Formats: sequence, C-alpha cells, structure tokens
Amino acid sequence: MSAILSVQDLTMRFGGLLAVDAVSFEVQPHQVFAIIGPNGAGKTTVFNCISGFYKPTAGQIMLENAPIHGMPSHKVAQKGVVRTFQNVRLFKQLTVLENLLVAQHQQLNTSLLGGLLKTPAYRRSEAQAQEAAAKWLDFMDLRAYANREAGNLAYGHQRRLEIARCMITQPRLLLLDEPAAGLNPQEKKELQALIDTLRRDMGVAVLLIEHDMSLVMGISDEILVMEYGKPIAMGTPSAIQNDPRVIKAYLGEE
Ligand SMILES: Nc1ncnc2c1ncn2[C@@H]1O[C@H](COP(=O)(O)OP(=O)(O)OP(=O)(O)O)[C@@H](O)[C@H]1O
Repeated sequence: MSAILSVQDLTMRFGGLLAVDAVSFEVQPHQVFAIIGPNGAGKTTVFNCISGFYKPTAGQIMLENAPIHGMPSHKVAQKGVVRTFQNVRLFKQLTVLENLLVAQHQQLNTSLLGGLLKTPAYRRSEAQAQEAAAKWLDFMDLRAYANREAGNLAYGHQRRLEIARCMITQPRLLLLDEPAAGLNPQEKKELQALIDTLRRDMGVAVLLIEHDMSLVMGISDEILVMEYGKPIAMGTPSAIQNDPRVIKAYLGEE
C-alpha cells in the first residue's frame, strides 16, 4: 500500500529553537494517525509545515509521492490537504450555509465573466455547490442552523461546521488540530464516531493532534509521540500506552 502522506526528517528551526527535529512518519489511506506530546512538543509546528503555513528548514513532505514542502497553503489545500485549527476559524459573520459555499469557491469551475453573465456553466456549478452544502448540512446535523451566523452557533456546532467546511472540498488528508478541545463528553463521543465515519466512508485519511487520551487511544491506528521537537515513540495505542519513554515524558522522572 502506498502512503498518502510521507514525512521524512522534517525539521523546523525558529532562531535558536529547534521546534521540530528530524521527524519522520507515514499516513496510510483510511488511517487515523495521531501526534501527541506535552505542550510545546512541536505538534502544531508539524501541522503548519504540512499545510504550507511554514516552510520547513529541512526535510521532505510527500503527498502521494509528490513533494508539497514549501508550497503555499492554498496550493496544498488544492492538492487535497485541509486542516482545522486549535481555535475554530470560520467566517463568523457569514451564515453556516455561506461558509460551506465559500469553501467550494476555489474549486468551482467558473470564470468571473461566467458569473457576471450567469452562463449555463456558472449556474450548473452553483447548483452543484448548493447540493454539496445541503448534503454536508444534513450529514453534520446542521440543517436547522443553515441561515444562522456561524459566530452565533454553540461551540460544538462550530467545530462540526469547521470539519464540514474541510470535507466539502473532498480532501485526501484531513488535519485536525485538537478537535475535542472545549467539547463536553457527549460531543467527544460524537466526534469520535464522526472521525471514524469520515475515514471509513469518505475516503479521507486523518492526521490528528489531540490531548484527550481517551479519544486518541479509541480512534487512532498509529500514534507518534513527540517531546521537545523530537520523535520519542511511534506505534499502536497499546504499544504507546506501555512505552516507558512515553510514560516518562508525560509523568516526568520518578
Ligand atoms: N512562529 C513561531 N516562532 C517562534 N517559535 C515558535 C513559533 N511557532 C512555534 N514556536 C515554538 O515552537 C515550539 C513548539 O510549538 P508547537 O506549538 O508546535 O507545540 P505543540 O506541541 O503544538 O504545543 P501545544 O500542545 O501547547 O499546542 C514551542 O517552543 C513554541 O514556542
């Protein structure tokens, strides 16, 4: 099986700080791959490098065998790698529906002139965008809120909308940065079921940063543990839970 994402010796330096130090891992199709580690371990910096927000100091990031390191974030997104953020980022003054329509804008097969003249091709792609938005509103149980301002939604709903906004672009790889943060126990359970459905039925692999260990252990196929920028362990949830280096990183020296 060939990997969707292959990261080799990824390194990111900020002045004198080595935030990510020679990190390598692979994400396979349909896999949920988690990156965990104490605060400041370098997890979000890895995400920022993959999603094109940072240009890595060194190393390779390959998406289905083609390099994406150093590409700007909108290009990486066009290639099928999309992300959510630690603090939800939506167009808060737009409605829920509008957020889903805007997300598709870059993909729409229309020209400015086509839009002005309302050509058949323009109307067709508009109709497709509306259809896709309706599908994701239903899938995420957000239809009742379609015309609400996104900023006025309950936090759990905003998180779901952010994931819908990613998924509507039909990505190959979904990066979720602490998706369970701020959710109540019931919402966390629903999130776990949602991630499972996305990877099983929607053809997307998921790369996850998460501090909630019960979610991480319950959903991940493989886990990478980082500490001070360095990879210290990688393996299945049960192997990671019993790894003395991981226990030491989380609990400190006896
Ligand atoms: N743009 C930046 N400029 C300078 N230092 C940075 C920058 N971004 C991150 N860092 C530093 O890099 C290190 C790793 O940070 P990062 O946010 O990647 O950690 P993290 O594992 O995601 O932490 P958390 O779990 O708290 O989100 C930290 O010491 C942080 O201060």
